[in-house]
Amino acid sequence: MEEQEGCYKLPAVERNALLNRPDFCHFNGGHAVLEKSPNDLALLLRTLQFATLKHSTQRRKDPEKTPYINHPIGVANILASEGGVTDVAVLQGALLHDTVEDTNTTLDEIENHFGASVRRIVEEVTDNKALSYDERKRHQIARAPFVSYEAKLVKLADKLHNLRDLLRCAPEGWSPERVLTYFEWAKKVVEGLLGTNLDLEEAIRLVMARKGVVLPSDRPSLLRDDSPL
Ligand SMILES: Nc1nc2c(ncn2[C@@H]2O[C@H](COP(=O)(O)OP(=O)(O)O)[C@@H](OP(=O)(O)OP(=O)(O)O)[C@H]2O)c(=O)[nH]1
Repeated sequence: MEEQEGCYKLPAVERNALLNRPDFCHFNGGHAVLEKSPNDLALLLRTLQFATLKHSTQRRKDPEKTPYINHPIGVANILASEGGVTDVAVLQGALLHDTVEDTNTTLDEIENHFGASVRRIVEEVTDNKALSYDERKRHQIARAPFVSYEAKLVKLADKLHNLRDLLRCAPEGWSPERVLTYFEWAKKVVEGLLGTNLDLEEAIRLVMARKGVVLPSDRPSLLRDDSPL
């Protein structure tokens, strides 16, 4: 696919195929401009509305008490804008990722509204609130390497958004030591996610470096002294 003046000029064969899919593209000066299916966009907006209603009474912990929905929107935006993610189910998973953990939403409700794939992503990124704080934090580290690729993407973007938020403005009552403890814990979770999306991982690496936390460039367990370069 050759790129020209910000849009893609498709080979004739692909252009002809797309002519039968007017929902996916329109032609502008001979160039095919690819768009998401209107169905995908409607689905994303419906998901955003669902998440907004579910989080409507919640605020973030920052001193300004910003609306909670800013976080799921931020996570989805990171995936699309920085991670190059176009899988609608992953973007839906990002928008919904805290609904079951932090609101009265059930996984069955997610499945009824948005299907089994989105349910699975949300389930994989939901902490078990029945566990103690320390158990939950340990469980996230232990589980990270074993969740699906889609859930790993959401977890990477979730951590990136929270870490950036912490640099911007710590939650009320958080000491610098607590902020650093969160960075060090997040590093252990992210180590289990490495190799999923290099752009997101590099962005996390840069944010962590601001606090002197060094994220390795590959999973430490895969780096062995005797492994060839
Ligand atoms: N940085 C930041 N975090 C805030 C803010 N408001 C709410 N949070 C949420 O607080 C959580 C981190 O705080 P902790 O004390 O470590 O954890 P806890 O809320 O789960 O008990 C994150 O939950 P989470 O999304 O479930 O993620 P995770 O930390 O469990 O991965 C984050 O989204 C804020 O203003 N800034």
